[in-house]
Amino acid sequence: MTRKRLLCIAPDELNATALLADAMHDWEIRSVSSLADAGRELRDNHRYVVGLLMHDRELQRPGEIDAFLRRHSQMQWVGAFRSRDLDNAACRDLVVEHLCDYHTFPVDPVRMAHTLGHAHGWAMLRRRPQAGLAAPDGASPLVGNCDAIVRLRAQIDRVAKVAAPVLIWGESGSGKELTAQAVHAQSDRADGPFVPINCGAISPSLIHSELFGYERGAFTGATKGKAGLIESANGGTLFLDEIGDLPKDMQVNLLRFLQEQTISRVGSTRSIRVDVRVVAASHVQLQKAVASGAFREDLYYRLAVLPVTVPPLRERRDDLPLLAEHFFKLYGDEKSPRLKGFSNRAIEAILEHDWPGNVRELINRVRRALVMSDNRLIMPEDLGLGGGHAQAAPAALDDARMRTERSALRECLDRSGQNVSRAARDLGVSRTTMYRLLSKHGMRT
Ligand SMILES: Nc1ncnc2c1ncn2[C@@H]1O[C@H](COP(=O)(O)OP(=O)(O)OP(=O)(O)O)[C@@H](O)[C@H]1O
Repeated sequence: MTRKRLLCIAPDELNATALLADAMHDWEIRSVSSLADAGRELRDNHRYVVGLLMHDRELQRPGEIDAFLRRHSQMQWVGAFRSRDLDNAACRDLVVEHLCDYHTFPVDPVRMAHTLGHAHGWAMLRRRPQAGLAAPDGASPLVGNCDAIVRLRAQIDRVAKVAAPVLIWGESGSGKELTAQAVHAQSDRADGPFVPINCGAISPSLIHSELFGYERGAFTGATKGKAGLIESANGGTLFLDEIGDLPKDMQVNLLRFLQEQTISRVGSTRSIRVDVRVVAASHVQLQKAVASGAFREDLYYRLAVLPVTVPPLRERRDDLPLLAEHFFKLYGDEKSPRLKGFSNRAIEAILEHDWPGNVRELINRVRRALVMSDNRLIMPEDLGLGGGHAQAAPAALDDARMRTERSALRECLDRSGQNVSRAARDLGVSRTTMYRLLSKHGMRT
């Protein structure tokens, strides 16, 4: 059986290895006396999952320990302190933020062995891949393994190989732009530019010159000519998001461009040949816009040569835990090092929620939980999914929570004379969490 490994950071005179050896036969203990040595040991040896920090206040400054533990937050850390060290707020912050447990001197080796064994069990549980959480396909930016995503990836593979226009349909936040990027990245234009345009975000008076460019003197203020977005996508892919919002007169121009592959800048009659592949996207069913006369039928058929549908997140429920973990890691810099993952209740709440805002909503909720959570595991409330109300009106609940949080922060800071430590104590959060909350709300003291 492989022995468990413990990295112990303790002053030499404590002789930590001798202290613990009798009670920890099944462990290999490596003791170092400085954070620098510990850092080197962890860099050279990735098999440690548990660390023991025997704090000597004279030895290191809390700020350095904080930075060190932050860098190694994937491990489980246990501490041993003198009781009087814990009178110090900075030391208490270290315990709350980084440690899964602590003892006070004199250390009882048997109890410490038990604590470290428990920490090791936790660490191994976290390392074990969760059922159904296979790694995402490395070639695709789309995380997910459910049937709907596998089908979408297969569609992307097929359409990427040809040059015809693609029309992507999907609800808001479901991953249409990511799908367009994947089509571009897998096409033979991957080395060319990918130019995204949100047709609904450009004012109708500017859209013509933005798309097609203009010549010097074309209008007041045009002191020099400028290439438009279509020209700047030459050799690559033009992604026309929210194509349904394109004004009617621009639809004619776009159709002409798709037919002739040439453009004329505003203020010029000269035709410029442009080699661009068009990928368009819409969150509304364009056929309905065609039926109502808001969208040209001929343009629709030009764009929809290769239709691709991105399924809403509620139809990819099996991927929810994987996606949540993915964003937890992706935005991990924003979290407290103490935060290790999702509680079972949080995963249940994620699976039950309907995700009207799709993947973008999931990202927002996970990021918010990274900042909000004061526990070792994210709870449903941290995600704003605490109960039925959250499902009925997520945005309203979010707003209310933000407002309440802000006013509680303001009130406590005022009451404490802008003293962050005191305000944190009043609110029952650590100072680190307090600073995170202040930064989240853009508040300074
Ligand atoms: N399967 C996925 N794996 C990883 N990230 C994803 C996935 N789907 C979407 N995302 C991420 O979710 C966010 C929203 O995706 P995207 O912008 O592609 O959606 P959209 O459908 O184009 O949204 P909108 O309709 O609002 O323009 C982005 O940050 C994107 O990277």
